[in-house]
Amino acid sequence: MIRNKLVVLYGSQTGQSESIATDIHEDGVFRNYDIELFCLKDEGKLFNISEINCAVMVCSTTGDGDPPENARKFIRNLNRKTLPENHLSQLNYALLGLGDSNYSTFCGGPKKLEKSLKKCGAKSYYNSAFADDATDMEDVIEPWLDGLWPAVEKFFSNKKACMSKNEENETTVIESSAENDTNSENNVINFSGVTAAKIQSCNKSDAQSTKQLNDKEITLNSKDTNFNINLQEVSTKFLDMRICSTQVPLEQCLQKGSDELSNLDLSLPCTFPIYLEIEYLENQLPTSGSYQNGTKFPVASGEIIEAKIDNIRQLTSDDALKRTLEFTLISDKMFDFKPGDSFGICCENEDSEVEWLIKRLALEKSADIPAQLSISKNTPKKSVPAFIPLVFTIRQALKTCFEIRSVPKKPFLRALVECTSDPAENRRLQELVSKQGASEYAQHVREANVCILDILATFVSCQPSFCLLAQHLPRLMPRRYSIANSPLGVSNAIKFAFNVTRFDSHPSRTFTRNGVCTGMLEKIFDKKHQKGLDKTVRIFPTKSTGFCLPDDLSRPIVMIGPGTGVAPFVGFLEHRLALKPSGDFVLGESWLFTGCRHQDKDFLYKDTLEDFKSNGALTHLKVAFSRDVTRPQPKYVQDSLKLCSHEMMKLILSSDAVFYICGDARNMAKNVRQCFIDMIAKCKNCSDEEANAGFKKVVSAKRYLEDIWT
Ligand SMILES: Cc1cc2nc3c(=O)[nH]c(=O)nc-3n(C[C@H](O)[C@H](O)[C@H](O)COP(=O)(O)O)c2cc1C
Repeated sequence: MIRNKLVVLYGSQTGQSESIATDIHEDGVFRNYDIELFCLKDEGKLFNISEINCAVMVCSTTGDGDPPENARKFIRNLNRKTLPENHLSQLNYALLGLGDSNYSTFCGGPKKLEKSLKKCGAKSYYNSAFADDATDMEDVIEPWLDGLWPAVEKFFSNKKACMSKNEENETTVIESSAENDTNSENNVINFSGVTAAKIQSCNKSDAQSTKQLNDKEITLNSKDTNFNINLQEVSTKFLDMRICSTQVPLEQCLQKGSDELSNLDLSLPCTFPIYLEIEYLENQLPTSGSYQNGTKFPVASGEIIEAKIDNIRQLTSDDALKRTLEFTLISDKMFDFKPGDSFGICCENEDSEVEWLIKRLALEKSADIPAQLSISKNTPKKSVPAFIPLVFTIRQALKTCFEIRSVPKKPFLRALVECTSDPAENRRLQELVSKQGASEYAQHVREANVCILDILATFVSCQPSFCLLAQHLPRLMPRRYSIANSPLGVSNAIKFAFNVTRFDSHPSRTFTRNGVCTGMLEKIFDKKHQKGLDKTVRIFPTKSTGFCLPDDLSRPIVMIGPGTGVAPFVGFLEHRLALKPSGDFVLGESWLFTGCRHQDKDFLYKDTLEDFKSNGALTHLKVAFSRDVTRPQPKYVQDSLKLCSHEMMKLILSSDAVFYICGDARNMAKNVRQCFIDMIAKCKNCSDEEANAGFKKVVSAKRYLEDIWT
């Protein structure tokens, strides 16, 4: 039976699409749609695609232009030759694709999905959009989401009209919102002249939020010594400032917008009721043991284990621009791994930030009392977020469950409007979430990378409840690192190396910051002499991406990994060395191209790599120094590659060598890819297009493998 309901489907590798799909589902619930949410992998078990009439799909890309693992079977099934033609002609879909143009095949996953859907006769009722991690995803996602609900509304109203005329199959494609014509006065959105939906600046929770406002008073001391922030100062400092000049510091703009914007009537998105309620359980103990209630991460391929920190060392000199640390973790329960695999680290927010937030939310008295969340009566929402332990304390939840450093999305800011008592602050928050203030939100919130801490430090009369935060803050996600050793060394140990991430200060941000995970690890390093190494870290194995040594170790390998991109190759070489004496085979030749700024400051694993060269695990070691006056050339790995272009071309064109690239996606991986295409064009004396086609063949043969990050 074809069901007359809306179904949200996702295919997600690392959780982004899943989270967007979950938000869409939640939004749909509050808009009173009969709506369900499923992962594409559950087709045939929890839902049947041939029974769905109207779907919203969110799908990402992984590997080299591949669909996420949990979407592959679904797509394979759509492509079965035995399927009758047009067997999904009842299906109408809206598709949001996620990808990253730093990879050679942008949005390959959702594009393959769409091709398969179309082949089966499914029709699109709203233009597909493809968001790019390399630029700013929200630039695409936000307008697409803005146009989605009117499109869904129109689909269902058309369908109703068609059904009464007995024309069930008719569908209309609605252009995404760039082409929408909005009449802000009466909040009616027109699509191609058709009145599609009334979007009202609505607030479904007036009673609740007013209560919330009255319930709370700001009890913070104006001076917070932990952070040296004078909140009152922060609130008033920028009140009279104006923007719209690049010379004006950006901080003026988070709190105070342009004159033009301050005079406009604003169209605001809907706000939804707070559906979580908290109950304190004085006599109970918080659920102990499992991190985030044991809820599995999308990237995990096994359980979380607690590993002891066995050793930490700094790989860079003290005067290097970046600090690189290497950790060695051990555990009796260490998971199986191969060289080239990565693993996840469960993060914790910084104590001082959690403490600040508790004070700012006026929760000092309740932060350590065991508590339980439940769903308010009369809301359509069904469950509390699964990653919050059943019995928890607010301090524990803020430390381990929520991403308190994430950029607040507009629905979050919209909800904060309702608990901001100062009229000027309230108006400014409204501006930032309004349609008219979209560019100011982009500039002063998203691009400035502000988080809830900055918002609460700037808008001092904003007093949200913990439940509001719990509803809007995303789950604290793990960070992934490449393993830098072989299991054939010490099998219960893993090593990894990372740069401590430091964010440049920004006038919109009150809080200076390091990366959540690297900051957490650096703190452990800094305290290691005081406390010894009694610390543990929660880790888990992640799904393999195929970035591993060939089974046949006689195949030549070329490894390209500047900076911390060298880490998995240390594992590769350790593995080759361990296998060398026992094998009745000859190790294939191996090349390593790495690089750093200065040979005596940040040449990572210098001695280890030179040892690999002398003991035969590594045949050629090529190092580029980008800022070393004593070694001016080659500067970058691609310069080293060009110097070896003859050998590289022999390996890529007339051998079965495997090429591995690890490290920065934005510049390095792109440049290295281009360098190979240029070298092929030169060597074969062919056009760029032909060289590109030749290069793509190497990629499809899985002989050019990337493990890159932005
Ligand atoms: C290992 C890996 C490989 C990726 N490969 C591609 C790719 O080939 N093409 C692309 O457009 N994006 C690629 N991406 C980017 C992801 O699609 C993008 O980050 C997306 O937001 C992830 O969404 P998800 O968390 O739902 O999987 C890749 C990301 C990772 C981590």
